[in-house]
Amino acid sequence: MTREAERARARDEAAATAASGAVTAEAAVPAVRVRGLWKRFGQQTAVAGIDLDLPAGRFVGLVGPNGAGKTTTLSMITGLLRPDEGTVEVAGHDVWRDPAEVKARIGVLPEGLRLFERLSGRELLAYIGRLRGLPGEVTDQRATQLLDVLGLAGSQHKLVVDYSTGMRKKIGLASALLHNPEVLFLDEPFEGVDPVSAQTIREVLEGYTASGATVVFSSHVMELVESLCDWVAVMAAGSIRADGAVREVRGDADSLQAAFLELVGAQGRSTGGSLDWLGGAR
Ligand SMILES: Nc1ncnc2c1ncn2[C@@H]1O[C@H](COP(=O)(O)OP(=O)(O)OP(=O)(O)O)[C@@H](O)[C@H]1O
Repeated sequence: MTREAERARARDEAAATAASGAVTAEAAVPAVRVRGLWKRFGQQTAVAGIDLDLPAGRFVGLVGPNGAGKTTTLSMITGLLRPDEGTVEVAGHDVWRDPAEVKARIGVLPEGLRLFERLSGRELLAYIGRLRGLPGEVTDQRATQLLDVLGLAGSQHKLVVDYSTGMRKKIGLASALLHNPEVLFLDEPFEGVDPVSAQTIREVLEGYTASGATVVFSSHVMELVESLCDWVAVMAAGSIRADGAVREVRGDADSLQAAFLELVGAQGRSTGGSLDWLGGAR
């Protein structure tokens, strides 16, 4: 059975089970299950014993102020950074005991992505396809479609070293999507991307989650998270302050941004007049 057919069947089963009232769709195997996750760098606690369940088939936003621990958390969830303590499961597989199973099911666009600079965009995708064990013709066909949809067809023979920031993000996204992963993790996917490309990426990701896949992405842009995500986890100082459906986390607040400021304790923070020299008489 193809991955798409498996997803469709899983979605239908979850819907049927939910309809029968036995368990809710959320009770199915979560896309990500984190328990007691800790990471310290010397005296600095980056992630302070978090528990988190992210349901499958959702568009999930991980938000938090600078230094909240988002990148550290995503790195531990995707097997790029070993936790000090705790467990992570992706689609029911333990990331550290069963890394091959997990890596076959996930796509990752990490922060500060390192690419093979001396390959062209097209060659990079061909290489990733081989690493992922895809048949050559499947890689070719998917690469052509991804390059086209992401507006990189005209630059496919250019070396990656000559790509702009946004183009690098897009070829990184194409690399992460090539093997049609079950769960896609993106660290700040829209940073440095122009509005037209951002809209394209958005449409690609919306179509992908509509097929039953899960996207987990970190962002500082609350309007984006509110408009794109149906599930959100708010981090601050290494802890999860709230998580759940966006409307639940927003609660009675006017916007997710307002709820976020309340949750991270930044409501009403001002410069306290300490920058009164700025823009004043010279
Ligand atoms: N390799 C490292 N060595 C030392 N400290 C680190 C390291 N990586 C992260 N930290 C610290 O851990 C904390 C969490 O960092 P992290 O990058 O996970 O935050 P973030 O939420 O992704 O921030 P931002 O939104 O600014 O990218 C910060 O205080 C950071 O300085």
